[in-house]
Amino acid sequence: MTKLVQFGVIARNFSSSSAMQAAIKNVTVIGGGLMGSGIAQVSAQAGQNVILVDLSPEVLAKSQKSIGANLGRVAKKMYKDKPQDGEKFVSESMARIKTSTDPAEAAKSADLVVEAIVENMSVKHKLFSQLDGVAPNHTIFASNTSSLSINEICSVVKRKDRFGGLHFFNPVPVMRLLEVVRGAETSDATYKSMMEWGKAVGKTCITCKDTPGFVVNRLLVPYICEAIRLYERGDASARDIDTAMKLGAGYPMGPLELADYVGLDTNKFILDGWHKKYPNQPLFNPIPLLDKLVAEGKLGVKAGEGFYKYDKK
Ligand SMILES: CCCCCCCCCCCCCC(=O)CC(=O)SCCNC(=O)CCNC(=O)[C@H](O)C(C)(C)COP(=O)(O)OP(=O)(O)OC[C@H]1O[C@@H](n2cnc3c(N)ncnc32)[C@H](O)[C@@H]1OP(=O)(O)O
Ligand SMILES: NC(=O)C1=CN([C@@H]2O[C@H](COP(=O)(O)OP(=O)(O)OC[C@H]3O[C@@H](n4cnc5c(N)ncnc54)[C@H](O)[C@@H]3O)[C@@H](O)[C@H]2O)C=CC1
Repeated sequence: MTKLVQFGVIARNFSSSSAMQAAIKNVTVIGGGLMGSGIAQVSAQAGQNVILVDLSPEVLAKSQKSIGANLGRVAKKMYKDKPQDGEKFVSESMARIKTSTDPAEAAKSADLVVEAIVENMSVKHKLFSQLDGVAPNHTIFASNTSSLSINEICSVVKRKDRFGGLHFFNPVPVMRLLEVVRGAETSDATYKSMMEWGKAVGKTCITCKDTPGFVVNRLLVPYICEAIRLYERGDASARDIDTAMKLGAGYPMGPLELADYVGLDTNKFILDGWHKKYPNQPLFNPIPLLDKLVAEGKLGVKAGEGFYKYDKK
């Protein structure tokens, strides 16, 4: 069942693409990590011209490798009986992705910039104020932030009407949802373009106001926090907590597996930010065990260890 659904999602990512008809054809994705590489992949699969940007050439090399492998997984299912067509699909999609270590240069040819860099307001501000000065007038800016306010992120740019949130889910090629977030000044035209683009890259779009965590993370963060606290208190083992939520609630991953998958550093950025903003909300109080794991560099799957141990890729 799961497999069929996932195959369907991937097929839709490609076949419904119609990116050729969409107004947005040139996308610059800034941040080549977990999320940026997935956003670049689904955009290229849908026929968009993509520039993937990261400050680190090593990250870009790693991203290209993982995008190639993930496109291969997609092609294997889509072109099960036509391996040559599958190879063509992979090579044509890969050819649409250029890489760069210069965000300003890469923004100059963009219809849409999707930012997926570290979850830190001042770093995002620095990036967007730089880009606002160089990107063409028509370029729409979007942030993939998990937890920060879109209004606050866009406070540094002049084009507030051409700014919004495009919140993807991890792993991007598989997860079907895109949260499209309207800031206080997002224009109707920008909102419409973002919705159309989301559909063109194969996602089901929902709309949310600029509220903390939008829909999914407003529900997911307290859930994961409570799971960590349960484990920290010694009420149940990590494995049993995860098994309970998979078998008892039907979730594909348990909460601690999911926290490792998302990255414990990202989790901590979110929790610390919300605690600072809402100091009287006990759900967002710091979790000593999370702070300890992050301080030890145990950031989850990407670091080889978090709540669990993993083979390093
Ligand atoms: C810790 C502190 C707490 C404080 C605060 C906590 C905050 C936390 C909130 C979140 C923070 C930020 C996150 C965010 O903003 C929003 C999110 O993204 S939340 C995460 C949402 N994602 C999920 O919930 C994932 C749930 N898991 C799954 O759906 C599956 O487990 C998964 C698809 C990941 C893997 O499936 P599984 O069957 O286990 O493994 P397989 O490897 O066999 O994959 C299945 C299937 O899918 C294909 N596939 C997998 N990955 C990719 C890929 N990247 N590209 C292409 N294809 C992929 C794979 O090939 C398999 O296909 P088959 O045909 O079945 O072989
Ligand atoms: N990890 C997850 O499951 C999800 C994360 N997000 C959000 O997406 C964003 C990115 O998260 P991840 O991909 O997980 O992080 P990541 O740590 O995997 O990747 C971030 C990348 O941005 C690069 N970077 C940092 N500053 C930069 C700059 N100024 N210019 C260019 N590149 C820069 C870093 O080198 C790094 O490779 C965050 O805002 C996060 O909250 C959203 C949905 C899910």
